[in-house]
Amino acid sequence: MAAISLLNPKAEVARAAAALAVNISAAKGIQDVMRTNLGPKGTVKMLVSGAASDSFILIARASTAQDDMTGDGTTSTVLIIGELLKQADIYIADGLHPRLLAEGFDKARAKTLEILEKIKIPIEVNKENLTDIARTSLKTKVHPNLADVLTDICVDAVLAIKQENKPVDLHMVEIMEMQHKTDIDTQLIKGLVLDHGARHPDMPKRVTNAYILTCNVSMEYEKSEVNSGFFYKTAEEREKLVQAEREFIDQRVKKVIELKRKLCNGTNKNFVVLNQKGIDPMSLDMLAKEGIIALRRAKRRNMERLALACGGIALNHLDDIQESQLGFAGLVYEHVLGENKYTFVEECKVPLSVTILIKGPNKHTLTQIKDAVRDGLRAINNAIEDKALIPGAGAFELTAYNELMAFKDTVKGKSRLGTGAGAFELTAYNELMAFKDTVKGKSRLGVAAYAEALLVIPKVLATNSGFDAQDTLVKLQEESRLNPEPIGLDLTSGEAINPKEAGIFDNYIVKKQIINSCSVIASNLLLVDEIMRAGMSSLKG
Ligand SMILES: Nc1ncnc2c1ncn2[C@@H]1O[C@H](COP(=O)(O)OP(=O)(O)OP(=O)(O)O)[C@@H](O)[C@H]1O
Ligand SMILES: [Mg+2]
Repeated sequence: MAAISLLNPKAEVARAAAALAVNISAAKGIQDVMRTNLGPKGTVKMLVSGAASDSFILIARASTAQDDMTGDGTTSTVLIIGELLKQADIYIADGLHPRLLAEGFDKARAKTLEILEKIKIPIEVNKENLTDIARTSLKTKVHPNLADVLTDICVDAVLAIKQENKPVDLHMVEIMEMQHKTDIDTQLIKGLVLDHGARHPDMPKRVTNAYILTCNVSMEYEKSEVNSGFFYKTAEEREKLVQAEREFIDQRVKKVIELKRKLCNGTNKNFVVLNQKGIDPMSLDMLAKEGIIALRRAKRRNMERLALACGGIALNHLDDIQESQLGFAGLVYEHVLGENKYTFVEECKVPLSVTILIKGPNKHTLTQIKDAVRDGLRAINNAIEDKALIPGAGAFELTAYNELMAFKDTVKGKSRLGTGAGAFELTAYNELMAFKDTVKGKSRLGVAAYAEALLVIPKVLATNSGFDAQDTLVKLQEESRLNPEPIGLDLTSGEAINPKEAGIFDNYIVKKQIINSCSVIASNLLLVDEIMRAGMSSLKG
């Protein structure tokens, strides 16, 4: 009698084998949905939970956690969990207890992490290494020639903001969308793009060699004091007060103009004011007459980024302002798109804050590129933090299977089958592959198919690229036996390649997270021996 039914006789209970069957079929189902998503030739899918089964949610959550923690590897997570449960299904049908399988999974996990440490390639943080990892990640998200454009943009962006011995703050890479032209017009601005423009028709639209004054000082007429009656008795008094207010504001603007004249007049230098507070029409007029570009109501976040991009400091008052407090930009210009005005602040000397301006013909493209750019930036940052890369194209998975297979024979007792579930079939695989050649006719593929389920990553990469998984895997296995270096799959030719030479890499932290989460989730699903879903409450009156 299930414990729950003591509490709620109407609860539905699926026991033991039925519970396991529910979990395994859910894992298979989600794997089938996601398998065509893998690799540069994969499609794009979105996981929504909806009224899904608990195991589906558990797997989807593992995939989401993967994305939150590393920004990559979500599809591989789903595929490997599905594969682990598929293999488990076969052994449990033969009477093996799930507990032993789970123990084997855990041993395989620990061993695979050791293999990961061994296979990782330490790297210098330089443009070439970061380009490889960014390209590999981006090519799985967008079409190849856009991936190449985005790769350079992402690498240059991170290298621009990276400061010696400080972690990279990806927030200093602003991503702005502009629904305009085509996706390959996306560009990196080594500076800022503000989504508004100068508010006076006579202000210049484009200046070079510009001093940048960023401030948070009101240059507009504060009406509040004047309208409150207790300050003045007669119209003359009111007039005097208005004058005084105006004078006060004018003084502020004059300080800016004096500094501009001192620094720029007689030179090829210009002056730009970016104010977080307001600038009233009379102040704008005074600034326009001096050929100053002035923007008002700039976003607070942009004030910080302007200081990082152009140098200088954001000022809260204009008393004795001087050159050392100003930033500098080689080029400032206004760009009008439809009814939107943008101000570009470019050619900054040491831009510690940059902007990736995403262009595209429609909202969907813009969103897709934005997601891809975020993934690319994360992949680059992971590589910088890991100071290492993992050979990609399924090479890690192939190497792990070969090493796990050898490791399996050292594991005592039946739990080794569990070890094998990650790679036991590889022993079977190789033995069966040898055996297969002695079996004639179509049945030999049936034998190989049983074994090939092991190598889900290279296998799905092959199928997504239109190659026959069996033939491909046989080739890869042969190569990996003959070659000391990890061997991966060339998705164009279907042949074996050395991913290191091909520049196809994965992030170390991504693979590490996949190894840990897949074995835990698969074991949890295996060890579920009761699924209880509360029925209608019998307690209802
Ligand atoms: N050019 C390539 N040739 C061969 N394999 C590749 C290539 N580019 C990427 N891969 C492989 O594809 C796999 C990653 O594919 P993909 O990025 O679609 O899935 P994921 O990272 O698991 O999930 P997601 O990126 O959707 O979070 C990695 O194993 C990687 O080595
Ligand atoms: Mg990926």
